[in-house]
Amino acid sequence: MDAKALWQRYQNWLYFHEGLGLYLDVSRMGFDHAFVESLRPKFDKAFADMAELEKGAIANPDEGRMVGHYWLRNPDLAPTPELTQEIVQTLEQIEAFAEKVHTGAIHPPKASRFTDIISIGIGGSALGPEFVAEALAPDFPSLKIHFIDNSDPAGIDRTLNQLRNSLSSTLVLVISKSGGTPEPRNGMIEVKAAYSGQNLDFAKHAVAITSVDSNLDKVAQAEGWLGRFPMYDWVGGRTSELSAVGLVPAVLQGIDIRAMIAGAKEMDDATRVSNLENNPAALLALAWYFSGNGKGEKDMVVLPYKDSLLLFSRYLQQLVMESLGKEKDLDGNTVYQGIAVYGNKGSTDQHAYVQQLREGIPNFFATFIEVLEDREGKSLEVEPGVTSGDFLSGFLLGTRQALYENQRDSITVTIPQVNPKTVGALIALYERAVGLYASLVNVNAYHQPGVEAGKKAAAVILELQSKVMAVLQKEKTALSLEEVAQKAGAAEEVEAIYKILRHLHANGRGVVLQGELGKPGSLKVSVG
Ligand SMILES: O=P(O)(O)OC[C@H]1O[C@](O)(CO)[C@@H](O)[C@@H]1O
Repeated sequence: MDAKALWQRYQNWLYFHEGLGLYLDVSRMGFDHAFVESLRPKFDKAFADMAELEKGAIANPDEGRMVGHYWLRNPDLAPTPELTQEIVQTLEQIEAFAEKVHTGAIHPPKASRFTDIISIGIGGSALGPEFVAEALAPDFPSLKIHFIDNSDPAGIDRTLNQLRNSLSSTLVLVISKSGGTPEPRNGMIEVKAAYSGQNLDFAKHAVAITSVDSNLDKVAQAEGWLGRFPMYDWVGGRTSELSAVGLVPAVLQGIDIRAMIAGAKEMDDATRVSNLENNPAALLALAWYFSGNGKGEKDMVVLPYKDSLLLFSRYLQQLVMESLGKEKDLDGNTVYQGIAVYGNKGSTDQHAYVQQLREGIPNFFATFIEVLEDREGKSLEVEPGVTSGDFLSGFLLGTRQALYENQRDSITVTIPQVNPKTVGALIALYERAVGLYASLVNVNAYHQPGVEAGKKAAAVILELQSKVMAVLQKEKTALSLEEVAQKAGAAEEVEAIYKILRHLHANGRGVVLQGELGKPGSLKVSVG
C-alpha cells in the first residue's frame, strides 16, 4: 500500500475516545473490507451475548455463575438491588478502612502507623494488584507494598527478610477468592510464623479478601482479623482488579481508586456500543481474529513504551490465556483455542527479541502501548532539540514501521498519561475484548478447567509423598525405588517417587540416597 493510501487507512480506522484521550489504531493489521463484512454476523451475536451477560445471564455455564465485573464500575447495572447495594457498601467500607489506616485510627499493636503491606495471593489475586502498584503507586506511597505470589520458600524468605525490621508496622493482605488455593494458604502460614517469631499478634495485622464463608474467611473470623472484605462468585479472579482484590491494596498505597473505577466505567460505556467500528474492544477482537485466523495462530506481543506499564503484559497473559485457552468450545467440540501473550517493554525489548520479530518467524502480531506524556514537567535535551522521550517515541514509531515493512502486523493503543483513569480504562478495554473474542470463537471465557486439572495432579503428588514416607518410616533396610513404589501401591509411579525423594533428600528431610546419583536405578533409599 502506498504512503497516501496507508495514511487514509490510518484515518479511516482510527478510534478515538474523547473523555479518556485514548486512541486505538488497527490500520496496521492487514484485514480488508470483505474480511470485516464476513465477521459482522459473529459480532452481532457477540454483542447480543454481552448484553445478556451484563443483564445477569449465566454466562459461565460450567460453573453456573453470572459474570458481573462490569457491575463493579456501574452498580446500577447489577441485576438486583441487593447486589447494587452490596457493591456500593463494599466500596465505602474499603475507603473507610483505608482512611483509618492512613490516619492511624487503625494501627498495629506495637506501632503508631502501618508503613508496609505484604500482599499474599496468586493469579488473579496478585497480577492485577502487582500491575497497578507498578503503574500507579506514588514514589513514596502511604504504605509500601510487597508481594508474596508463590509457594517458593526462598521467595517468601526474601520478602520477610527485607521486612524483618518493620514487621511490627506491616499490614498483611491475604487475597484468595476461593480461600482454599494452596499457594496463598502456604504464604499465610509462613508469614504468620514470622509474626509469632517476633511476638507479634498476626490477627491484629491481617486482612482477608475472600468469598464469604470460604476457609480463609472462617480463619479470619475465628481469629478476629483486623478486616474482612468480600469477593463475589460472579467476579472471576482474572477480572477482579476493580473488586476488593485490587481496590484494597491500591487505596492503601494512596492510589485514586474512584478514578480507576471511573476510567473503567467510561471504557465499559464505550465498549457496550454494538457497532464494530465505534467499539474499541470490538476492534481489538476483530484484529486478533484476523491475525490468528480465529484460531490463535499468532501470538500477541505486548510492548508498552513506558516503564510503569511493565507488568501489563503479565497481567494480560492471565486475562487472555486463562480466558481463551480452551480445549472445548461451548458446544463441546474440541477446538484447542487460545492466544499466547508475552511482552515486556519498549524500547528495552528492542535489544532483546525485536530482532526475531522483525526478521524471524512471523508468528505474532505486536501491540504497542504508547503514552503521549513523557514525564511530569520539562525534559532536558540529550541532543540539540531532542529529549529522552523523543528517543522513546522514535523507537516506537521506528519499530512499528520496520515491522510493517516486513509484513508484521501491529496494533497501537495510545493513552495521554499513565494515571488511575487510563489504567482503569485499559483494564476494562481488554476485559471486554476478551469477552467479545470468546463469543466470536464460541468458548467460555470465564472458567479454567485446565488449571483445576493441574491443581488436582499436584495434590496427587503430595498424597504420594505421604504414602512413600510412611513406607520408608516402617522399613528397617534401604529399598530400591521400585520396591518403594510397590510397597506404596504405586508401581507405575517410580519416576514421580524418585523425584519426590530427590527433593526431600536435597532439603535435609531425612531421606538418605545411596548409590550413583546420576543413575536413579542404582539408588537405595532409607530414612535416617
Ligand atoms: O483467588 P484464588 O481463589 O486463590 O485463585 C487464584 C487464581 O487461581 C486460579 O483459579 C487458577 O489459576 C485463577 O483463576 C485465580 O485467579
